[in-house]
Amino acid sequence: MVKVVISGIMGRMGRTIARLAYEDPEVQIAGGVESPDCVHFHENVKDILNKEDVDAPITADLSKIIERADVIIDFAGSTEAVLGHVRLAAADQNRKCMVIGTTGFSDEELEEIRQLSKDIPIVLAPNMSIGVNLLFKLVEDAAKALKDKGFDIEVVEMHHRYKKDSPSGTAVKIVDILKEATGIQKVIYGREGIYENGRPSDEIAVFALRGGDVVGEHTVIFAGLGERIELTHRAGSRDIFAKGAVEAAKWIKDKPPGLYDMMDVLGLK
Ligand SMILES: NC(=O)C1=CN([C@@H]2O[C@H](COP(=O)(O)OP(=O)(O)OC[C@H]3O[C@@H](n4cnc5c(N)ncnc54)[C@H](OP(=O)(O)O)[C@@H]3O)[C@@H](O)[C@H]2O)C=CC1
Ligand SMILES: O=C(O)C1=N[C@H](C(=O)O)C[C@H](O)C1
Repeated sequence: MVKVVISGIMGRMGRTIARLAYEDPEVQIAGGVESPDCVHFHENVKDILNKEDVDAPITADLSKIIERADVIIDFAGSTEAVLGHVRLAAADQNRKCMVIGTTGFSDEELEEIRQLSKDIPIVLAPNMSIGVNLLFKLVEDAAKALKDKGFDIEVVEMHHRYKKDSPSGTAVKIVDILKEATGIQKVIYGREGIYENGRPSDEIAVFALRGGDVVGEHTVIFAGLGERIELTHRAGSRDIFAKGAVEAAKWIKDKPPGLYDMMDVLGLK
């Protein structure tokens, strides 16, 4: 049995994770964390799930309930808040595991998470679905196979109108994979203006579309002269991410300190 505290519990992902965690016999929901603005709406996860057999207090201050948890699953809508939670989890008196799904971290924030993972096990992944983690592998294989063969690379993602960060964390990771596989280092975000000599081959272009209720879509296009390959993942439900987060919490419970990702959890490495 793994006891989880879910941070960002009243958000789109937090509620979905709570529902799937409740349904999993190997998981016990021990508490929830919310923003100070939101926390007064519900005092207990039982009110969110409408289940009398849940007893899991919701607070804006993780330190008040951290001792109840084995693992903190963090999908808070603030990277500063998540970083604060990682510091608390890594403190000597706590040493709790973390599963982090929040995206949009700065390089400095990521470096601090990397340092703190020397003390506690952390799964950090911008996308916890099986399909997208397989897409990462397919993109790497395609990019290596097509390197220096005259294919232009474009990345397109689309998400719902409420998403804060652009491009998505998944697109950022795809770009990292493409840079490593191809050696191309120049990345442009959107496009406007004139190419006197046509599109340069030594750049990767990224387009972030936002609108409506799109759960999440990512396409990597390899466009050559006379042929085009497109690798696409479309999320139809947030359950795919939440399921991954719950699996990651079960997986990380007994792992040694270190920084892990979903490819580790899914055995895709
Ligand atoms: N890794 C993955 O597989 C996936 C990652 N994501 C990422 O997860 C994050 C959340 O997405 P989503 O659920 O759609 O966003 P939501 O805005 O629906 O939820 C975020 C929640 O976090 C709350 N929050 C804000 N500050 C704090 C705090 N200090 N402590 C605890 N909770 C806080 C927000 O409250 P308030 O509204 O009051 O600010 C809100 O309820 C995003 O970064 C998104 O990109 C999303 C899907 C999949
Ligand atoms: O905010 C979202 O909704 C999503 N965010 C993640 C990201 O930024 O990649 C994953 C997923 O695409 C949904």
